[in-house]
Amino acid sequence: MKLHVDLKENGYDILVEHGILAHIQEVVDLKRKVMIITDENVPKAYTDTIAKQCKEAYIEVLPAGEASKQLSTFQALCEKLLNNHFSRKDCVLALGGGVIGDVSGFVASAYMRGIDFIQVPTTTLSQIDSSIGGKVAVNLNEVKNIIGAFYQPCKVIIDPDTLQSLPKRHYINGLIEALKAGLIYDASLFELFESEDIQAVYDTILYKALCVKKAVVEKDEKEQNLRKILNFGHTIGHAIESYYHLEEYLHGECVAMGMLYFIDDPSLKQRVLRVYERLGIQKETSFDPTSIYHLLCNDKKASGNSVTCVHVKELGKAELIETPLELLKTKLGG
Ligand SMILES: O=C(O)C(=O)C[C@@H](O)[C@H](O)[C@H](O)COP(=O)(O)O
Repeated sequence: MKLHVDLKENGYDILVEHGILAHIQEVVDLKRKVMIITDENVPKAYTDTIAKQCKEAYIEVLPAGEASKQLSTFQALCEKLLNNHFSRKDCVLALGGGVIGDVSGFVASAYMRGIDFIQVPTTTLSQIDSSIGGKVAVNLNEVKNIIGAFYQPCKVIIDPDTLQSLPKRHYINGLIEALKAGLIYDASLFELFESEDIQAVYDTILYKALCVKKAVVEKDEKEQNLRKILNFGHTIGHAIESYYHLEEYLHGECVAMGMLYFIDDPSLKQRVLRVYERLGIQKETSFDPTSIYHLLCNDKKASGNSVTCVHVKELGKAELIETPLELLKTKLGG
């Protein structure tokens, strides 16, 4: 399957094919220096499969987890590119999940003011969501994605077979972003989670989620307005992640908790809770509302005393509502 993200000169293809890693050189130019950035949880066999198809591969294996998404990692990777004499004609290839894609993309965006960046996502989260749309970033002082750029990949290559090595918790974690896409934009995508054997219809879930992301990003690449809807659940979700020092809960799990605050129709909320039960997702945690409130003031959709919140009043439709921060405090029970 091939989709094209139409962003004029920044446009690119998303290729989805089982087993594509084995012949990736046929669809992307690897006849140059390629820095493959991956993490210790990604099977070495995937890295080797790609490396042997590159003319000159340099492999960087980062520790798994959010701790790698920081400025010191960014600097170390840029130094590796420089010390190995990477030029503007060479490229960075991200092989892994959201953390790997985000930090690698940020490196690619900055090194020599931008070199080619190839996304090869190997988790549900990165296949469904983070590898598309060009948001690249690192965290700062446990605040998520606060230093970054919009920098589109030149190609996204998705091999769903790579999910075979993904632990169940991480598999479910990424599906939350597809559930989010259904809630804000595509009722039929949400309904798959209610009625189908989710693992059996993964390829359909992936396709529909990619179509949502493509449609939204094409209309608003730099998040001036519409793209904010993709942030549904993230305002409080990111704050919960930070509250737990980016360690206790995974990103999707926090987004799942964050979405519940902004589903305005009680019967839809019940349907969402039933899906959470099916997926085995935790729907609440304990936190100090005042601390969460202070953390959510860092949201990139905040300005002055208010923040743009994404609400779902009806399945498949999102609404942006400017909300005074004080009101959110009350919502949190603080
Ligand atoms: O692509 C987008 O736009 C999104 O908001 C998608 C989110 O699911 C994703 O987690 C994103 O990285 C969050 O971005 P941020 O701007 O809130 O840091």
